[in-house]
Amino acid sequence: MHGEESVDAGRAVASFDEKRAEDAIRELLFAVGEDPDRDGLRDTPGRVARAYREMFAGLHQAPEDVLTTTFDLGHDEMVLVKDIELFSCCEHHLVPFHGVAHVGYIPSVDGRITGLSKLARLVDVYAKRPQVQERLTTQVADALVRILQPRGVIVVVECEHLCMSMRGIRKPGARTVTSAVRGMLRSPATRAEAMSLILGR
Ligand SMILES: Nc1nc2c(ncn2[C@@H]2O[C@H](COP(=O)(O)OP(=O)(O)OP(=O)(O)O)[C@@H](O)[C@H]2O)c(=O)[nH]1
Ligand SMILES: [Zn+2]
Repeated sequence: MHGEESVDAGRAVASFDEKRAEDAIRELLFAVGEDPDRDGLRDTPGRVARAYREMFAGLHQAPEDVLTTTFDLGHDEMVLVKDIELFSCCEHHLVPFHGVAHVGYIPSVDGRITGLSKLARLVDVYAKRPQVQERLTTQVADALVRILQPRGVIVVVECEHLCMSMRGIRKPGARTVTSAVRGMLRSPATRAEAMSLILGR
């Protein structure tokens, strides 16, 4: 268990409450010493609420919603989509982290594959939630294992966390790399092949 169930179970608990989000942003503006009723800020709570609806849309989606299209192509070699740009939101500070994900898998014995764009959609399902990078990486890998039953999966995520760049320790440019490897891709030779494809930009 890698924590996915709890987050996925949580997604069904509540839908996005735009009015509540708007009230909270208005309250936050008061708390930081602003006047939410001044001209420039009047529409801000509504705008921010709508932005949050978009940024956290993944809370209300399941991987099964996006990994719908599968084909039996009989392809049994590695499929890798690399440099999938992602924007997520650090659950500790609610500021963005952004970077890329590389997602690869070796199809199931019967060659069941999915559309390439679905791998990028899957990354977004998990990125568009309050997250930590390790959990995002693990969830993408485990969803692929569960739904496509591939013989192997590799997910590598490289991100810059704005909570480390714009505040706190203030180290812009530091990149965090996380990986999750399942099945056949754990074997050194297959893993090395995947890593050389990922690193060969
Ligand atoms: N492992 C992990 N840590 C993260 C991630 N995003 C943010 N963090 C870290 O979460 C930690 C939270 O630490 P705290 O000491 O509770 O918070 P803080 O006082 O704001 O910490 P500083 O950022 O060091 O100022 C920080 O070290 C962040 O760098 C992530 O995706 N994975
Ligand atoms: Zn943070």
